[in-house]
Amino acid sequence: MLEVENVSKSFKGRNVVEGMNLYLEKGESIGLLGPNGAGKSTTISIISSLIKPSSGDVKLNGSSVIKKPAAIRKVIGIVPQDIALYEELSAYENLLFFGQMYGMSKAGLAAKIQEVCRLVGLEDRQKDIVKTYSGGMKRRVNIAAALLHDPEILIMDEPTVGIDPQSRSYILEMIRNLNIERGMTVLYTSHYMEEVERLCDRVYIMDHGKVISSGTKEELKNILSAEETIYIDFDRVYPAMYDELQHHQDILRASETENGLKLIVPKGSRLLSRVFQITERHKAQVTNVNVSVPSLEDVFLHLTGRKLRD
Ligand SMILES: Nc1ncnc2c1ncn2[C@@H]1O[C@H](COP(=O)(O)OP(=O)(O)OP(=O)(O)O)[C@@H](O)[C@H]1O
Repeated sequence: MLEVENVSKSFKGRNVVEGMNLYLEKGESIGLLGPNGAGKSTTISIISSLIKPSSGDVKLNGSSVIKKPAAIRKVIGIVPQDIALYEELSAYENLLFFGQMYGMSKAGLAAKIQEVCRLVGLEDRQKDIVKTYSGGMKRRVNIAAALLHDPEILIMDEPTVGIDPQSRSYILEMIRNLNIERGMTVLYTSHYMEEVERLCDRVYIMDHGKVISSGTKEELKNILSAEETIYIDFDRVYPAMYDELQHHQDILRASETENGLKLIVPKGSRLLSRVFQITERHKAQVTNVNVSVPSLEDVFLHLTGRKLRD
């Protein structure tokens, strides 16, 4: 349906997106995962034909979006990173304004506004002035605006940044329903690995303007299939023991967590009993142990040597 072909973009001679390749099939939900400044917003702006790439092309059903931007604008709904609403107007009035901007007639719009307000759970508050809304509710109005013209593809730029956990959960559930129940194609960008893990079928991991890895969640995690993670918590910090474990020859990587240590070890290495021998020798009290399979966060750490939110 949508293909990004070898797209690069530079601002004042600095490459912010480099050799980007991406595809999106109808009905899929894909995630663009990367830290701040990775180039996610720039990629979305290029796909949406808001900015032109320095080189490369974007194709919608085989024809160039760069040459004919009108085609893509009809089929996408964009939820921008920044909330863009008239604070003194109600959600209903804002949506009326945006709908008319899309060229929709006032008559047809009233019913459509009811429908999108229902979808985002704002039907009860739609006549209240936006400045009385929480951050999460404002986001939901933004999402409603993007849905007004029945887009085939919903493109979202970090739509949960800066909102409370409850609204965040609501929004994620809503996007999942749009994708699974209504078959809407979704392109979702985030630097929250757990959101992408929850919502997306396939993931593109971006860093410094480049896709450093891509695939289904399972394929990405298979990069680390030879490893497993041991989370081990203690009643307090034991510096000498932490040091010993961090330098243990059979432990691949070790880092401190809030209550203890995270140890990456070769899968099936049966290191746990040896780890316990060390904790006993240091008379450390273990309060919790958890052995888990890798997450996308671990994949990012493995590929870049950094945490997503460093
Ligand atoms: N119009 C512009 N002029 C100059 N530099 C820009 C412009 N837009 C983006 N950049 C730079 O391009 C890089 C990538 O920015 P982009 O917003 O695409 O990243 P991002 O992954 O979406 O991160 P964030 O979550 O912080 O928005 C950043 O270093 C940014 O400063």
